[in-house]
Amino acid sequence: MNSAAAASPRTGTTPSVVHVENVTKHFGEVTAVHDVTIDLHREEFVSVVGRSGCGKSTLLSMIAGLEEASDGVIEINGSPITGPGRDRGVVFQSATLLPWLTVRDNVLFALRGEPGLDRGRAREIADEHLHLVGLEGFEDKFPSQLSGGMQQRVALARSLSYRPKVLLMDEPFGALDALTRRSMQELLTRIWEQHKLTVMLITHDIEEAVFTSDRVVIMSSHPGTVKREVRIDLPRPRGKEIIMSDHFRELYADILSEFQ
Ligand SMILES: Nc1ncnc2c1ncn2[C@@H]1O[C@H](COP(=O)(O)OP(=O)(O)OP(=O)(O)O)[C@@H](O)[C@H]1O
Repeated sequence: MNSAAAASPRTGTTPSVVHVENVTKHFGEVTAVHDVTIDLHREEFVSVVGRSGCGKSTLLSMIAGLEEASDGVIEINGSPITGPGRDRGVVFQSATLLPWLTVRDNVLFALRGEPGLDRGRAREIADEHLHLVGLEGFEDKFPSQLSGGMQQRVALARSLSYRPKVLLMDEPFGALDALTRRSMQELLTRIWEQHKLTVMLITHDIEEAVFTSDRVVIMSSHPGTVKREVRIDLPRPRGKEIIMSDHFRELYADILSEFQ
């Protein structure tokens, strides 16, 4: 069956964009991911939490097409994932910017080779996305002139600039201080609310997962597998005050209890 065409069994509303079914990944003797089944539905924000080493990054890398599954099915819009593609944007913990290029040129570098895109239009798109992430006025700076949070904003703009269907993020704010991290979470949810992307966010931070997500997938270790999924039925748009609400704290405690 073409999973992209099927209505979600979980939500009954939006179809799956990414379908992961019974996926296992071995690295030699190590089973990093065991028999994982997950769907990312259209315009859904899903976080994956779990202890270090439970296979979160491996799962994301397989969806990104950077690692091949040992067993199982991974599809995007019903087609098997065979490698990286522009239908998926990936943001890692480190911004991985090219230090010899300006902020704008880092985004333009990602847009090179886009069919039918001339230099002028590419520059407009780069600047639109830099403004979207709050970097208006920083287009001509070099990465070394930016803070860590600003570098992650460039990485986000770069990934969004070619309009991927799915944004895959692996601990994107993990190296940032608490306040910068909070403002990046707010920025990300605002962009998601406006642009209705499909997002998978890997995080160690349960509060970040509850704040940003529609659904939190909890993985357990040895071997890495899905333990439970928790639907986050908090209203949107979400401002920072929601963190103090009783329901937020209940959801947080519920997820935390899976780690005790
Ligand atoms: N390229 C690799 N070669 C060998 N083993 C690997 C490789 N990548 C991951 N592993 C192993 O697979 C398991 C899962 O690793 P993975 O990085 O996916 O976990 P994780 O949940 O993302 O961890 P963390 O939260 O610390 O980033 C670990 O035991 C890890 O050592």
